[in-house]
Amino acid sequence: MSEHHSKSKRKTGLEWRAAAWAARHPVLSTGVPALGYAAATAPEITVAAAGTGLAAAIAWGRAHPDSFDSLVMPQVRALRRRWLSLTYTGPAWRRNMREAGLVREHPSTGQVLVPRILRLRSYSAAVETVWVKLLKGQTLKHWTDAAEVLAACFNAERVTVERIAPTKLALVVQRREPFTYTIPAPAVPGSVEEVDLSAVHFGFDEFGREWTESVVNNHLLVAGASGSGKNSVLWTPLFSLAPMIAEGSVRLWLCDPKQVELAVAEPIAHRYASGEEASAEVVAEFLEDQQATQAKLHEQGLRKFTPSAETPLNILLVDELGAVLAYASDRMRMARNRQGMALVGSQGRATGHVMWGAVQEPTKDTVPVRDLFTLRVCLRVTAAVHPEMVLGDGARTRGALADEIPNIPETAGIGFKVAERTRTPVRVRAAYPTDADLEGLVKHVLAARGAHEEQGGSHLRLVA
Ligand SMILES: Nc1ncnc2c1ncn2[C@@H]1O[C@H](COP(=O)(O)OP(=O)(O)OP(=O)(O)O)[C@@H](O)[C@H]1O
Repeated sequence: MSEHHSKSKRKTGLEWRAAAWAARHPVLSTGVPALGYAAATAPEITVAAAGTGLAAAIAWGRAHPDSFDSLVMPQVRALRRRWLSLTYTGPAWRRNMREAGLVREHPSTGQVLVPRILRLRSYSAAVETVWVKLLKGQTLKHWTDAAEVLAACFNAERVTVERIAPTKLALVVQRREPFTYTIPAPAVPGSVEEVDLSAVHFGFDEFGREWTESVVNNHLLVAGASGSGKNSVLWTPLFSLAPMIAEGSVRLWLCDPKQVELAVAEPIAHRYASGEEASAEVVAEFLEDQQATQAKLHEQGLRKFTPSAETPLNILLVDELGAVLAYASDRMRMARNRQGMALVGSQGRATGHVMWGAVQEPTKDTVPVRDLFTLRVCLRVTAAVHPEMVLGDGARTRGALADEIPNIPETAGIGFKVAERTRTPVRVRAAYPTDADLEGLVKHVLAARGAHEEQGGSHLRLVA
């Protein structure tokens, strides 16, 4: 009660609000008048200085397009969006906030309170990030619930909401498709020393950052409708691993129940299975290998393995999980596969046994071991429930609109993953290895393996 009485019903004066605004935007509030003053008192000098600045910017842009695009363009785009667009400039922002139901009335003065923009960055012409200060009493949920309306108000394709501090959040506003080009397969590293298992290249994210993942500590699940580009997510990391595949410190166990997709990699695989029956055998063998390694590590008193030719990193790559876990005719065999993969999923990482699998229909019936996959990617899917199934509860509400990716060849390899720390969906695109790239990879590994064996052989002969 007393608090209510002590508050005045009158609003803060306009001049004080203007002063507060000027303090929050020092560059604009001092820069614009200064420029006006300069232009009025010494127009020639101002024009000359502006001309020199512009010429310097053009020269920079032409001489070093890369640094210009990464350092200058985000600022220029952000300035344009913030002060010239119809989304974030004062009245437009207030109207958008009102339409999304994100304004509040001050309890005593009745003044309409509008959440403030703290910062805006535009990493590419397709995506911008807007930091916003929450109003008192607002939670992340108010904003995630409003995400769809916000996208409509901003005239954007998608808005993702991410909490960055207790009272601050970031809106990722995707205006159009950030990936308008195919990402080429990565180069094969020159030596084993250049391979970093904790940061293997998969492609790029919507902010133009490299998309890398650890392959030692993760079981990888890729979900996507037919033709969504699942294979590119499974193939791309193999390029970065090539020197270790050649050396034998990474071993591929390939299951190709559909008998088409993986055949090209057979020559470099440690085990290769074509068809359901053979796939089941490989799953069983993989589990045996895992258990043998467990026993060996136990004997040596080790709790954790480090990948080497003696204790390699083993990757069980299953081209269509549905075919080994759910759709096959032999129920006993499927039950064994399910049990085997559950044991790999729950215990494999400690011994260097990880599984990578692709699936079209990510339901629990198709992939009962779904939750054991620690790294999940959701490409274009056919149902709005799929993104949640793959990426976790609430992923779609937070912006993983994988079911809205258009079903056209140009979107293949595009999808979402969630950031580990914040669980926020990030749009990513996998690189696309062509058939020729894959043949090149296989040839490269075989040649390097040949060279290894020759060296190993001569070394043995020397020792003898
Ligand atoms: N990462 C990518 N970037 C660009 N284009 C891609 C990418 N991945 C695949 N494509 C294109 O999309 C087509 C379909 O891909 P693909 O058949 O591998 O999809 P999938 O989901 O792996 O297949 P499946 O139909 O076997 O489930 C490819 O022929 C290729 O032209």
